[in-house]
Amino acid sequence: APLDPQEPPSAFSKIPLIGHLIGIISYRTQWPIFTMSVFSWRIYVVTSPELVQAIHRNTKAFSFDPIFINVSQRLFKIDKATLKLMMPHPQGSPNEYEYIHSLESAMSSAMIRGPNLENMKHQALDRFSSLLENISAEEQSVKLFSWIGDHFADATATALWGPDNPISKDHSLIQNLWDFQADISLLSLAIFPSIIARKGHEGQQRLDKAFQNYYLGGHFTKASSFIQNRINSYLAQGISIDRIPNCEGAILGAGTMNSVPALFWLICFILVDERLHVALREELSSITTKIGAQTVCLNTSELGRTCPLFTSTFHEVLRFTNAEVGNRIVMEDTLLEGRWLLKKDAVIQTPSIRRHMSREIWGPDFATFNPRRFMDRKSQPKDVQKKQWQGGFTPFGGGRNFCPGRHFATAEILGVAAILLTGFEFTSKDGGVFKMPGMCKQGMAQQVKQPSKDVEVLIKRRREFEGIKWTFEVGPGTDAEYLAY
Ligand code: HEM
Repeated sequence: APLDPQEPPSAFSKIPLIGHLIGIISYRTQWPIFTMSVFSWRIYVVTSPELVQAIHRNTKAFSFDPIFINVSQRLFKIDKATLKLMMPHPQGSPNEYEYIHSLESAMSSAMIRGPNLENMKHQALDRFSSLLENISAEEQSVKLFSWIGDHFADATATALWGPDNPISKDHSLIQNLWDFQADISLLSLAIFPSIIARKGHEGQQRLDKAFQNYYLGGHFTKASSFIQNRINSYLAQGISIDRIPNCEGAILGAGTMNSVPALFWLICFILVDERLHVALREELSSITTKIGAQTVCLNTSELGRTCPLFTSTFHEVLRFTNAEVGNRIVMEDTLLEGRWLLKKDAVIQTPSIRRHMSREIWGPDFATFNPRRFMDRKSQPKDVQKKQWQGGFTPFGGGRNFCPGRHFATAEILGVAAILLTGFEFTSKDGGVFKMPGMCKQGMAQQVKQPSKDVEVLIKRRREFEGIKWTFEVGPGTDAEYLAY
């Protein structure tokens, strides 16, 4: 159908465009929002921070729920009774999408700042540091991305599902997780998954089986509140333990697929910049205390205050490497900000790259990696601060679907990076200076870009940390590290 004059102006394209391509096209227009017609579909691409905020605010008119249902149906084996619960209740009922919204609030309430979050932080850091026990002062070679990823997956599974989680018991499941993630776009087509995405399909099946055994065996008594709340949400809706939908692999995926590359890039951006590396070691030494001969305590409780450069470097890494696309469906014809008509059933995309890499928002050095950028934020004029924080920087999305794991991800990534930078040395395998690995454009299902290939490094424990046990203080965290202004 032709565009209504009130709809956002049209931008080319007859072919399906995904992920980074939409981001790139959005650079070619000065419009705050434009329309792309792809076959008979409409996609509205939003470029302005103000309109992104308006989209996030109006959770009734612009919803992720239909996408959630569609993807879940394709990706997971969900029994008929559960599917019925998941489907929207008749219009006009108090909560059309009760199943989804109950799960969402179960997750986000367990992840707000407080004792539950601190407990998860503790579990993750204790586990990650215990996995480093075999790294001695003798150099050994590792592939950095997969090395970080494997340890991180185990630590994250421990924090979420507790010490009896299936991943810590069987590390071969970690490769299954990576295979599943790599094939997730193909798998969500739901066409002969065992043929078109054999590895991913097998990976998903092994993960499903392992988590099924975990639930049936009742191993969740020491799981986090995040998992306990999810279980309670299922039970409250009449889904018994033996019928919990087989999407736990996807939850572990959500907990690792962005955090692992974010941690990897944080380490890389620090290793390539010797002065930054030295400055951060200095900063981190202020939160590192030796207790007796055998223990080192890392106080990660207020990193935004105690380690502002470290925190700022992490946020700049997110600005630089995050390419979240943000999808919503228009639920009813809606006039956005009294100006733009958005038609029912169209898709809305809010590519973060357009705003994270914007001259108007970040100034002339927008394309330079500046680890101090987020430290200097408060010295910026008020209107610049407003632009940057109100819709200009959205690595964790926003609105109803604002990433529930954002506090945990921040705490876990900063905590693990603090251990690695304080206690270990990383050098290039060939003995030269550490070179920045290439970055992939963007995966469909990921929000943080992956490296184009892994990098081999030599790792060794620093002499003064030989035979040391790490302990952690994990307080509530500060607004500065959690980007809560
Ligand atoms: C650096 C790490 C992470 C980044 C950049 C990230 C980013 C995001 C983004 C952009 C969204 C979509 C928001 C939207 O549509 O508006 C999202 C959703 C989600 N994230 Fe994260 N995330 C990270 C880590 C985590 C962790 C550690 C967990 C869990 C342990 C997690 C669990 C989830 C879940 C369950 C959703 C779906 C929420 C919903 O549909 O309501 N994420 N994340």
